[in-house]
Amino acid sequence: MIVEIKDLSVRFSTGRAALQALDCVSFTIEPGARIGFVGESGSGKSTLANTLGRLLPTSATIEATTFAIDGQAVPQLSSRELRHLRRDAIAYIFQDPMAALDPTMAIAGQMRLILKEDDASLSGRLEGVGIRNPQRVLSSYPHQLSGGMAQRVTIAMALMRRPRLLIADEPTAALDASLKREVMDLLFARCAEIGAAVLFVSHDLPLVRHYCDRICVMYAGRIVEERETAALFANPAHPYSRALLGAEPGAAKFGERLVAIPGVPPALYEPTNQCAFAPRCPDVHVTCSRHRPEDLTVDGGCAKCLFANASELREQA
Ligand SMILES: Nc1ncnc2c1ncn2[C@@H]1O[C@H](COP(=O)(O)OP(=O)(O)OP(=O)(O)O)[C@@H](O)[C@H]1O
Repeated sequence: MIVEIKDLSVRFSTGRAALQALDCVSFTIEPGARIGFVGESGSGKSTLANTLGRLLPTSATIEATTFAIDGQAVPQLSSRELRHLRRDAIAYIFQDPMAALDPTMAIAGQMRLILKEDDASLSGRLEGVGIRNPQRVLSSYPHQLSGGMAQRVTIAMALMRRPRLLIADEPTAALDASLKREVMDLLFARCAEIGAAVLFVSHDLPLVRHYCDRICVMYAGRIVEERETAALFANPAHPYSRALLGAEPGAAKFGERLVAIPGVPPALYEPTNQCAFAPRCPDVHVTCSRHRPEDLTVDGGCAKCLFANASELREQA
């Protein structure tokens, strides 16, 4: 197992009160697996991605029953062990490649900070991510590269040490639509070659559907549904997943209005003993405000809805 997470909670202390960004999140990632995390803004996707590498600010408190990456208990790692984990086992790609690159250093110098290699080897790595003029790119500074080119460079750099897990947080959000597919194809193909698992965070449901084997739908800091991709799209079990799939721009037909999910997600300051989606749920039942739903098994995964399994149950309740 590359990632083993059980009951992971993250709270940020803010001026007002503690904000519960993650609330008892559990999941695992097998070697080479491709898992997508989707959900509205503020649902906790980036917090989760950053927690895995302990990249959170000091205002964050992490609690977990199990939090292991590559067999190592992450909360217990010393700074030195954590550096090794970040250097050897996991790698990140973020939305803005320019922010990930050092503006004061040419690309070759930045790549050599990761692995000391000669120009020919570095050129080969850039060619491996579809860069046709690697020599020019090696001698360039980040501001001299286009966004697409810079993201290819960060992919090449992220994979240099053959990580076992790549965490890609909205890696193509800053790119033109025409480049998105190309960069995503490349990212997943290169990860498959080296056997790296991918944790892919995105707002783009068609992209997640295309590339991931499993999908976790997040709402208010919880994974409300985790399913095999085909099962989720064929028959979403949680009303929030259904709403999200319905609100997806790609799902709308020409001339149809987009479906927005009515209401807003809850503020995450108060612990709640009800289903957090209840105030917005089109299928809400009185029981939903009395119970905090836990996972129910559904075809190809699980969902946190009291009525995930059987609509008849809801009618009887
Ligand atoms: N450093 C921080 N201090 C306080 N609150 C934070 C901090 N980082 C994130 N949060 C809060 O935690 C919650 C989850 O945020 P997060 O960025 O993880 O969501 P997200 O699903 O990744 O959203 P988006 O899709 O917009 O990136 C939000 O309420 C956010 O305001």
